[in-house]
Amino acid sequence: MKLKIAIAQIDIALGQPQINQKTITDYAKKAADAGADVLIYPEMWNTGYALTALDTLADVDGVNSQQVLSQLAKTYQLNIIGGSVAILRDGDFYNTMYIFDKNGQKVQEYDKLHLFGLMNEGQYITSGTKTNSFKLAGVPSAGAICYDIRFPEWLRTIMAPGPQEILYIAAQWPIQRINQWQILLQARAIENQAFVVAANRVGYDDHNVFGGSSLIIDPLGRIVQQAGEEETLLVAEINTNDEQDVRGEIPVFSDRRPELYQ
Ligand SMILES: NC(=O)CCC(=O)C(=O)O
Repeated sequence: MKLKIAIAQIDIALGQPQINQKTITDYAKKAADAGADVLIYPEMWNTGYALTALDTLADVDGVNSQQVLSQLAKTYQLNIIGGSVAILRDGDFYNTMYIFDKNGQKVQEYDKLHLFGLMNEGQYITSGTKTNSFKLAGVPSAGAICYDIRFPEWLRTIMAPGPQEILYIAAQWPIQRINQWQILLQARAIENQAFVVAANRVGYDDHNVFGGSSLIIDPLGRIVQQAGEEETLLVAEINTNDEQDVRGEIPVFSDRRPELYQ
């Protein structure tokens, strides 16, 4: 299946959800104008890493973010991977990804599993407990958030059963490790024989400069499109039939020996 994928590589105003909501709205319009089928945003687009202010900033039960994403999906007829947002649920904060189809129906929600100590995430955010695979635009897919990409053993558990054809990643990845970002994403594409679509932010907060370099990678690990360090809408068409050829040649999923991997 051919799909036009768009990545909103945006700057995020620290602790200013209303400004950020306007930004994601502008990018939904741009993606629709570009004829995209799927649009993905970066991690924590509502607040940035304003972790010490989550008491006042986190979206209660994600109600507002879900309304906005659902409305954008419907208005612009886009399947949306809603990056992630900081939410408050039952007294705890989560870093949560919402996914909506182009009719505005929620397909999935996922709380980030692996919390990033170097950015103090574990002090404020509660880790999720569920996995994240789903069907979007007719394609079996999976999603992860930023630091999650360093855990191939977990990603395998969501990529193998499908096997999923696209892995979507939402991130706030600092510039000083951007070489690792690219290599890790290419490795995830090769080992899972899947497209990887990864949205990073640009700009900076009080502690980090973010490196952009959002990527669309094919199942052989080749870069289809890569953004620079500026705000941009990155767009590329992919053909999910490409996976079949790669999987036909090197059948890693049927060659696995999971009974020996514990
Ligand atoms: N927001 C994050 O999870 C950042 C992860 C990161 O920078 C890394 O090197 O891993």
